[in-house]
Amino acid sequence: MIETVQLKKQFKEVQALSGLSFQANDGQITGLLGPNGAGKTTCLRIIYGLLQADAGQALIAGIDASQKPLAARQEIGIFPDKFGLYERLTVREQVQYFACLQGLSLNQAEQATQQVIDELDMQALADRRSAGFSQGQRMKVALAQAIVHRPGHLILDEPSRGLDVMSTRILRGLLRELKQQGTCILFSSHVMQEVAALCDNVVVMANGQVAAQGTPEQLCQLTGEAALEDAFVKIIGSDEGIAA
Ligand SMILES: Nc1ncnc2c1ncn2[C@@H]1O[C@H](COP(=O)(O)OP(=O)(O)OP(=O)(O)O)[C@@H](O)[C@H]1O
Repeated sequence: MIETVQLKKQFKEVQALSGLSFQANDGQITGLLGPNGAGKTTCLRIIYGLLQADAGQALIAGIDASQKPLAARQEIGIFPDKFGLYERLTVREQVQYFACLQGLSLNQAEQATQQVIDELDMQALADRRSAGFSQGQRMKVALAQAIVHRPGHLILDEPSRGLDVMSTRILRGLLRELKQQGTCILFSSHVMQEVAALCDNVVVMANGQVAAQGTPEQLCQLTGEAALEDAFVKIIGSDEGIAA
């Protein structure tokens, strides 16, 4: 489980987070939905230990990310928004390298890499260098390196930004599979369709705070709207910075 408790973060005069509290449960996909500048990336960066909060806590499986950043990070897989691959390495070498960085022995890393290659159906790519890979192929490598150490938690920042339809479909399929396996998945988005299609739990953010949290059905009930899109607009007070 990922939990934030009263997170606060200020950048000079900008209050990016002003007491953000929410939970993302295991075996569920939780979407952080909010307009541009709502504080989504700031929140995710605090969870994976890249930023220090001014106040409050980010807990990953109960581990405080600011107190034990290495232990917390071992529990997390990060799917970056840009797939920075080492193009001179083969897929196998790249994924294995990340497994070793996460503390697996060479032997364990080799086994875990083969397992994830099989799971993501990447056998034909495994011993090729990634230079020239298509977007979907690059996405799979990035996902393989994020999950090779079998983290219980997967964090994605705007995961389908820049992906074509095919890659988006593959990614969504994989996220649903990981969810079935019990992974806690947290992603940020300002795209309503994506959140509506994938999420069990939606945290609607505005101005660095939670404006509402619940299943898509609960958010509709809460606002008395039939369509999720209308519910979001009602909660946030405007549709500025949110994409349909
Ligand atoms: N390093 C920084 N220095 C100064 N201001 C920052 C910094 N990082 C974020 N901010 C500000 O904090 C606020 C929240 O930014 P954040 O990137 O977390 O929002 P977001 O919800 O991820 O937005 P988007 O959907 O546009 O990516 C914004 O006003 C942003 O300009």
